[in-house]
Amino acid sequence: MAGASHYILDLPKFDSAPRLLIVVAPYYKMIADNLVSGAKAVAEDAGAKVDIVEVPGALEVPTAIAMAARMADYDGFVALGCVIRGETTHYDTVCNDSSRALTLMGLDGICIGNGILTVENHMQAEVRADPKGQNKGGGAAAAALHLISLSRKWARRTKGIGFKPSESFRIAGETDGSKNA
Ligand SMILES: Nc1c(NC[C@H](O)[C@H](O)[C@H](O)CO)[nH]c(=O)[nH]c1=O
Ligand SMILES: CC(=O)[C@@H](O)COP(=O)(O)O
Repeated sequence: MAGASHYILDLPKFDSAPRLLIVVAPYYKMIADNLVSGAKAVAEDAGAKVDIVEVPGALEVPTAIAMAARMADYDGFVALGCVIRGETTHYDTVCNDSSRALTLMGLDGICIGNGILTVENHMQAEVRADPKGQNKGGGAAAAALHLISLSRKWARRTKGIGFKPSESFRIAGETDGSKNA
């Protein structure tokens, strides 16, 4: 990947095309467009099918992913956006709450690559969003693809039982059939 200064894993190979949803917050449109370009290029290199939806800001990205994880049929998700520090502490809220929510969903087994930039100024964002630069969008797509590959690897070992979402992700009223449900 152009511009990378760290070790990058080779993209996983898939027997069947993974279905990826890119959720992008175009709060800074040019930055978001570059992140999406980088993510799409990596996804297509891996043979993934890609859908894209937009939300207003980074705080809405995890919510959209949580909804899609329960209501749609994607193998993984790419979170894209850009948060630039302003005058108040709102920057900390947007950064911390969006990243924490994505991490918690990841710990619940949802395959998510986080490409939400958290930067001090627009220049820092430009360098990181540039597909020919640090290509953080491509990196986020690659992360999601690696997690999908692991999920499929271990699902095969559990004879297709796959991942059972935790209680927090069970739709209201749905039971798992246990007596205590
Ligand atoms: N300041 C930035 C925001 N702020 C908006 C929030 O993400 C959210 O949409 C709003 O609080 C309504 O819930 N969003 C970004 O993506 N980037 C920013 O720099
Ligand atoms: C990251 C933000 O929420 C920030 O852009 C908002 O700017 P401000 O802190 O000046 O209100």
